[in-house]
Amino acid sequence: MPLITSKEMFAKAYEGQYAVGAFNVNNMEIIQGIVEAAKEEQAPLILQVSAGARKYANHTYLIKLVEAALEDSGLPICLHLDHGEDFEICKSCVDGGFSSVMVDGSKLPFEENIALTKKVVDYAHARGVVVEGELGRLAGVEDAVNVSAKDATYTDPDQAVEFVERTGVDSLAIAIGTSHGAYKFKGEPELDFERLAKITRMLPGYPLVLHGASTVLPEFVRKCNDFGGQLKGAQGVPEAMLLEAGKLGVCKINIDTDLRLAMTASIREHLATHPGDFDPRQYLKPAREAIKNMVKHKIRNVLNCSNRL
Ligand SMILES: O=C(CO)COP(=O)(O)O
Ligand SMILES: O=C[C@H](O)COP(=O)(O)O
Ligand SMILES: [Zn+2]
Ligand SMILES: [Zn+2]
Repeated sequence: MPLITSKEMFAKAYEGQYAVGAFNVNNMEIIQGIVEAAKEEQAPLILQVSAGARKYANHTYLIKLVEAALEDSGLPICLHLDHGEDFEICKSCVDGGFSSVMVDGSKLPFEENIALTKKVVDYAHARGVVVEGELGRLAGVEDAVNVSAKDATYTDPDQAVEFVERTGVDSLAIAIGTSHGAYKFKGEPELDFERLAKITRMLPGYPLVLHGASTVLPEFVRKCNDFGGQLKGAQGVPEAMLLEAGKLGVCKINIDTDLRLAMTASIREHLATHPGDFDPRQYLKPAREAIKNMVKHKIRNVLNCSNRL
């Protein structure tokens, strides 16, 4: 089974009012856990790689691991670059075998974001690769840079229409109050659904993307803290809100933090309860299982995309 783009996945998701999960991958155990879950659930799947993941694991290793996952699982998979910040990284992923790239010009002025996104779209489309753009700015941690709430800006619906028309971008990440990382809200969680509904009305049939969409399930934060962690005040996007977004034109939901929490909680618990263990397989095996269980939970309760292949 070769890599696929997200084009058909999104068309079906839009129609069926559900979302496809885009999970960040950094190593073999994470890829295996995610892919096993998607296979058991017969769910559409996007694996995404950040610049940090490429730096950590090396582009070639990640590509080869995803190729192994395709061969072993027989699942159709879309391999996506997450937050490509310039033309060069997008080009390198298009040339290097990805089927989808994100060009993140969200911190640039509007016209510069359009110019950069259009340049990537022209290059990628000529080679059969699809492109996600971003308009509006999320708060939280992005590529180790902290974007303060003050610097975050929600997506303007009129600009979104102009951006899509002028760039020809295949999907658009929008800012409606989500943020990257484990500390998304100080008080009550709140997303701007009115804004989302307006963008969807103005761009009918067009796939939107929600970044910073981990739920930060209290049970995993608690487990981290019970076994020596110090995660104070961690809070994510409630599951009901994500299900609602899936019905309003959001076709791709990005999840990284929840995988990190699941894996770390499992490893912390294992090492604390098995102080004699020192073979990495002893704690990475349950950690991989924890990733798998988290992804199955997402597919069933957040994305609503079981049996949608
Ligand atoms: O948006 C993300 C990756 O692009 C991940 O978001 P979380 O930090 O909420 O998992
Ligand atoms: O957008 C952020 C993703 O969670 C990726 O994080 P990273 O840049 O630390 O790999
Ligand atoms: Zn961004
Ligand atoms: Zn993101």
